[in-house]
Order: sequence, then C-alpha cells, then structure tokens
Amino acid sequence: MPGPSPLAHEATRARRRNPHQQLLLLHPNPNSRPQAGLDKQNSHLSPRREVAATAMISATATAAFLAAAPASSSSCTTHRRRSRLPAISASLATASSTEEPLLVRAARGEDGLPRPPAWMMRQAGRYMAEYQALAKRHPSFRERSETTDLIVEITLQPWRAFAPDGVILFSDILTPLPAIGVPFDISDSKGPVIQSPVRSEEQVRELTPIDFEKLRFVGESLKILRSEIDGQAALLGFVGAPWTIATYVVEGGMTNTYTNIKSMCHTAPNVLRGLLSHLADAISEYIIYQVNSGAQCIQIFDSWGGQLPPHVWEQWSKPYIKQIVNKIKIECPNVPLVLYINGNGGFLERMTDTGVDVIGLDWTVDMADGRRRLGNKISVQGNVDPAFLFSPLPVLTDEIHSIYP
Ligand SMILES: Cc1c2[nH]c(c1CCC(=O)O)Cc1[nH]c(c(CCC(=O)O)c1C)Cc1[nH]c(c(CCC(=O)O)c1C)Cc1[nH]c(c(C)c1CCC(=O)O)C2
Repeated sequence: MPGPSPLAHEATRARRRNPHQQLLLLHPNPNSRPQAGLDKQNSHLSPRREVAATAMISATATAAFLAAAPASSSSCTTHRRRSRLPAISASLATASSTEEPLLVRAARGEDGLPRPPAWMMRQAGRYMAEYQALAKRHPSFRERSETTDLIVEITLQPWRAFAPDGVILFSDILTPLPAIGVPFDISDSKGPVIQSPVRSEEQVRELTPIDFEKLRFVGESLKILRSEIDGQAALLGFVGAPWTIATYVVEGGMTNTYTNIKSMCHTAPNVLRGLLSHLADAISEYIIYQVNSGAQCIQIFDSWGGQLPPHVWEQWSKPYIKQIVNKIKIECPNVPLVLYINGNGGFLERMTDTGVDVIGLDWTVDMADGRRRLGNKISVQGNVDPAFLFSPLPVLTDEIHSIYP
C-alpha cells in the first residue's frame, strides 16, 4: 500500500516524465470567439478562473461528501442519430441547447459563446491538501480510484475549490484493464505494474470482452457526479488510446524506451494488431458506458503516441483511434471527443482526420500556430505550461491572455 511520501515520490517521478498537471483552456473555434467590445477580462477568462488557476497550488477548501442521488444522464441510445457535422453548422448550433454546459458547446465548435471554458488536466489530486489528507486515510490508489464514494469526493474537490467548467472523473486510463482480463497494480516506486505483460498470441486470445460488472464504480460515480454538478459544468469522462494502453500492457509498466512494443511492430505484428483491436473494441464500449452513465464529453489520451515517429503512429495508433471515433460517432453522435497526444507538435495535421471534435495542444505548440495548422473546422484546447501555476498571479494572467489574445 503506498504511503504519502512514496506517493509523492511517484508523483514527482511521473510528473518529471509527464508533467501533465496542465491548465487547459478549451477554446472554441476562432469564428466563435467572444465578440469584440466585450470586456477584455471577461472575454478570455473570468477573474475567478484566473484566481482559481493560481489558487490550485495551495488550495485547502473543504469538500463535504455528497450523498448519492439519481442522475439525469443522456444515454447514447436515446440520442437522435445523425451524421457527423462540421464544427460550425447552423443545425448543430440549433440542436445544442443553451442549457448545455459551456465546455460541451465549445467542444462542438458552437458559435457565439461568451468566453472560452477552462479546466485543468490532472485537476484532482496531489497538489490539494484535502486530497493528501484523504490519501493518508486511503493510501491505495486503486482503492481511491475504484470506490464510488472516494471517486465522487476526489472528483468534486477541485470543482468546489475553483469552479472550473469541466469536472473530470477521478480515474485512470488503466482502470478498465482488469475488466478485460489484465490485472494490474500501482506500485509506489514503479508506477503501474502489469504482472504478466501480454506479448503472445495465446495471451491476446485470453483477453475477455469488457465486463462492466467489474467497473460499476465508474458508472455509479458518473451518475452521482452528473446529478451533483447539475449542469453547472461539464462532466468529462476519459479513456486511454489503444496504443498508449498497450504500452503498459506489453511493457508491463512504465518505460522510457518502449523497446518491447516497438519491436513487436516488426517481430510480432499480428499479435500487436490483435491486442490493439481488442483494446479498441473494449475502449469503444467503455466510452459508451461512460456516456450512458452521465459523461458529457470524452477525452482520449494517446499520451505515448508521440513516442512514435509520425508515420509509424499513422500505422499503429491512428487506425485504432479512428475505429473508436467512428463507433462513437454512430452510437453517441452528440458527445464531443477530444484527442490529446503528449508532445504533439509533429502530429497536428495527422490528428485532424481521426474525426475527433477537439485537439488538445500541449505547451510545446504555440496556440496560434496550432490553430493555423489545424484550420477552422476543429476546436482546440490547451495550452498553458503548468510551470506558470508556480508564478505570481499577474504572470499567469498575462500568459493566459497571451494565449487567448
Ligand atoms: C502514475 C501513473 C498512473 N497511471 C499512469 C501513470 C503514469 C505512468 C507513466 O509515466 O508511464 C498512466 C496514465 N494515467 C493517465 C494517463 C493519461 C494522462 C497523462 O498523459 O498524464 C496516463 C499516461 C490518466 C490519469 N491518471 C490520473 C488522472 C487524474 C484525473 C484528474 O484529472 O483528476 C488521469 C487523467 C490519476 C492517477 N493515475 C495514477 C496516479 C498515481 C494518479 C494520480 C493520483 C494523484 O494525483 O495522487 C497511476
């Protein structure tokens, strides 16, 4: 069981490799920027949000645990089906009610929004004193992320403290693995550990269809959260992309080199294809399950897609992301999908025809360059360097305004 200091050690280690506690600003299509003439402050980020962004470093707001209540979730099957629409379209704007959260509307590329919505990646967790106190009482990350009451409480902590426009489920991209027959653990020193890495045809054959009985805490938490948030923000679900999940499943945990999985592309391509297809099917079902439980927007993390040369990503990651997106656009056409790759500067143009609604930019890409390269038919999200959260508030404010001039 991880104790607080090993957890902090792991956190530091993970952050060093993967500094993703990032302020994210979901920017609607430039055509839907706030109209000129709006107060400059309000037109970009409300003062409250600027405070929130900085206050996260030392936030100590208290979170009360919330009781379960029935949720009004929108299920995939009850959505009106329609083909994929371009980011800006009259019919889409009409279909999208003003009662829907700002973030969902921005993600769909809706026109005429009052300001860009703001949320933070890795929004819940270690930087919050109240999370640390809870982690002392429940030192296992698996327990914290697989117990409905704890998931709900942790998810709501940053929302209560900062009122971001998005509330992301406290979970992990590896959480669904046991539900497809891949047990895992989170070790203090080694991060995620998969005891029996999947590298053979036989092991791929033994994978099971996703069993939602083993993921009931996810569905229950989303239902409660949707009800608690009550339309005041967007409830975000997330999944790992098949390639990124496969890096853990094949390597057995964290890696700096990706040696086993990268060599499998050439030494055992059929085994890897089988694994990625199985993951793509399971992840598609998992997204639908999250949406049916109340998630209003889904982020797909292909965090380690950027470890591949772009043309190899085209072969080993993108087709499986496309398979997921195609399925979701049929089953849940109203739910916007966000795609994020860590270090995606070399990938932007290649990401657009995955069919997602929003591309997440990290801080290594200039926002204006990113927009130019992506064109106007897709929304962008990003990209304040999390290091600014340790700067004085005016510096952070200036940085935000320089990204959203
Ligand atoms: C350390 C780690 C875990 N799981 C993973 C790691 C990184 C290992 C590596 O570098 O290879 C794998 C992982 N988990 C997640 C991603 C995608 C996001 C990213 O690129 O950072 C990745 C790559 C989603 C997530 N994983 C987590 C979130 C947080 C949800 C939120 O934003 O509130 C997300 C989106 C939470 C998580 N998940 C885990 C911990 C310890 C925590 C944090 C809890 C804490 O803060 O103490 C286990």
